[in-house]
Amino acid sequence: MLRKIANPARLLTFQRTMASTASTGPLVRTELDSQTGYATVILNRAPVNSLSLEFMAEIIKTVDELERSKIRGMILTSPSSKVFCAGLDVLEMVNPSEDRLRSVWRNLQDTWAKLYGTSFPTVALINGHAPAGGCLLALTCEYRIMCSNFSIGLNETQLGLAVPPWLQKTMRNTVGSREAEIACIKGTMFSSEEALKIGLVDELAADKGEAMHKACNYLDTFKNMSPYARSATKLLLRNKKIEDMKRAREDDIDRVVKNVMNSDFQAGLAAYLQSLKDRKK
Ligand SMILES: CCCCCCCC/C=C\C=C\CC(=O)SCCNC(=O)CCNC(=O)[C@H](O)C(C)(C)COP(=O)(O)OP(=O)(O)OC[C@H]1O[C@@H](n2cnc3c(N)ncnc32)[C@H](O)[C@@H]1OP(=O)(O)O
Repeated sequence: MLRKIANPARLLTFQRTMASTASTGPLVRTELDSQTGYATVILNRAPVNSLSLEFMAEIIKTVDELERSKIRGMILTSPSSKVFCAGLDVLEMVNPSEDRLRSVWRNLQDTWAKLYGTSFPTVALINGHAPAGGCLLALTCEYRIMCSNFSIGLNETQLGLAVPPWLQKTMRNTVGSREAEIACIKGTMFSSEEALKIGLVDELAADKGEAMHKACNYLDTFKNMSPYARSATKLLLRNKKIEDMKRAREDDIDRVVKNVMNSDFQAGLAAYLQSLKDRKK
């Protein structure tokens, strides 16, 4: 459940409707507490918040809007009780047109860059599983609080995909070189407790209420600090990685196109999709 806000009149909800969504309501909901200046960004693409082209465009637009609104902090979460984000929408990879695949990948790069380079502090409230692109979203945030009994990790290699350099670097920056190297190569999915142990997440919480409380505590640590000094320091730490990604982005997209258009990859993907369905039987 989302944190209760003392005065509902303070709750401003930005809502946008998007075409081609299976979710009810907008793909991304933002609730702004005008007392604290903290925005809760709720990823809302049922059933598992998989990242389609349009969903990522909406996340990017939301962050742009929050930058303009001069918020004091952002908490990124999901309304689901089981899934934070299931990663890229695997259907985007099934025999895609090359143009769409390029756009999907470009939007994933931009989603990462936009969230990674926010001027305001960010917390991922990981209240469910976070494989692959779900882990990527969490890694863009400054601080991660994860509810118990879920899994998180960059499992791309398990799916036949290479982890791109900019994402490897983000993982390295978070858990250190050795852990990142092994985790990326093996495609390890970590339990919440294991993730805490290697520093992939910063704190655990028993439930979403406790996680929200901890997220606000993290954001409160900046309450009396100059937003300018804070964000300038963050961007000095992070901008080079964003610029590096942008410089190499066309090569990155070419590599993904080659990877995904390959017939062996497509055969593996078909088997993977079947295995997702079989798990339910
Ligand atoms: C564009 C090209 C890129 C490639 C370049 C490589 C670069 C690498 C960098 C980043 C790459 C990211 C790649 C990815 O993110 S790939 C996606 C990886 N994600 C997964 O493998 C997650 C698969 N899903 C699950 O493990 C589970 O669904 C889980 C998230 C644990 C939730 O389990 P549960 O609550 O039991 O829900 P269901 O499994 O029943 O799922 C409900 C329905 O949702 C469908 N589903 C699940 N995941 C996805 C997904 N990622 N995309 C699309 N659809 C998904 C699932 O099939 C169910 O559908 P249905 O009800 O119709 O059967």
